[in-house]
Amino acid sequence: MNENLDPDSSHLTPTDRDIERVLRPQAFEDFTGQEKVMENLKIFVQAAKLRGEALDHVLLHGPPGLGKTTLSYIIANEMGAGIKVTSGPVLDKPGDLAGLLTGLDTGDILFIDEIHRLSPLVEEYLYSAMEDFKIDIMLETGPNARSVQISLNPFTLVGATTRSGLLTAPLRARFGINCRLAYYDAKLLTTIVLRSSDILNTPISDEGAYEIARRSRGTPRIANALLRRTRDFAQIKGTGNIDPEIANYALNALNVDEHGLDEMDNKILMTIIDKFKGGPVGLKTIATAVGEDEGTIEEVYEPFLIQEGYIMRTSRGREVTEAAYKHLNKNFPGQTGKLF
Ligand SMILES: Nc1ncnc2c1ncn2[C@@H]1O[C@H](COP(=O)(O)OP(=O)(O)OP(=O)(O)O)[C@@H](O)[C@H]1O
Ligand SMILES: [Mg+2]
Repeated sequence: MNENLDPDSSHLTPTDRDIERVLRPQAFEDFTGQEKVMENLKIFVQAAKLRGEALDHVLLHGPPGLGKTTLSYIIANEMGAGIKVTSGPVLDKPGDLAGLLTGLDTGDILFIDEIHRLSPLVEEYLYSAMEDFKIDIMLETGPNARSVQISLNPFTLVGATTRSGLLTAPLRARFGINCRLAYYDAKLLTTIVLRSSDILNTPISDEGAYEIARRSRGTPRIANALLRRTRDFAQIKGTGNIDPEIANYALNALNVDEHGLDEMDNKILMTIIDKFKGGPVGLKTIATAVGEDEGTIEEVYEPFLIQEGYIMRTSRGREVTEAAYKHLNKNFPGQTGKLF
């Protein structure tokens, strides 16, 4: 995967990560888009504050880079609460979780990233904490082992996941607030690119921002990454100003095509067409053929390709659409070409 476009922040260099932090909105009013989700969240936060209660538990789900982590920090800020951050794979045993939970003050946020990766044991331990703000703690081991129940301060669990389908029903049911983040349209991303340019002190025209925005796979993290790389091109190859020409030059150099698809997107489409007659073909087979992890294809690439109408998910596997053939300048075989 192209490193600059990688929507998973764990692959970013330290400087990139610092910049990502600088660009991260801190309050509801800096957060662009996701209107429906935001409208509701604002009301729930206001109401909880009015009653002096902890906010109900919040589940945030959607593809990488759309603002889940950002939103959880914003929720803590807006609630005027503290936040503790951890992630599913890090919480090995119930004891790790107990330590975090007992350290929470009333109204604090516990943010668990990748919550679909909790071990079953830890997950079960979380149930009573979420529901009754109570946990059992084991005292001593061996024959003297006994457990005592202790009360927790009312807190808010914010869980984030790119794979909501992998959450168990009992866990999902314990979230009172369920927010699904969707891809951003080019107009919203233009606003985000302009805001980021402003913070980075980079001169940019509205048209230049739009060119980056419309080719960012609907993803703020990618828009910000492409902005930073375009800024490099503008400084070295241009006047320092980002206009549509230099943006186009930079994006082409970064292998982002006219429609914002990157190398892997195109490789997936090309493979389904060339090797599997357009499909249907199973996800695992596609993954092997393009040399990418199955989960990454399912949670990063496929959702965008489906949304943009290049791929269809059918009961027999993935199929490319006529739009994919057009995009790759290939003749669409049509119905007659596919007998089964
Ligand atoms: N609505 C938004 N407005 C402005 N900037 C945003 C918005 N959403 C995300 N960003 C920017 O995109 C970057 C990535 O967002 P964030 O880290 O919150 O994504 P995520 O959904 O947690 O991704 P992952 O699933 O990979 O953890 C942030 O640093 C932030 O600068
Ligand atoms: Mg995140």
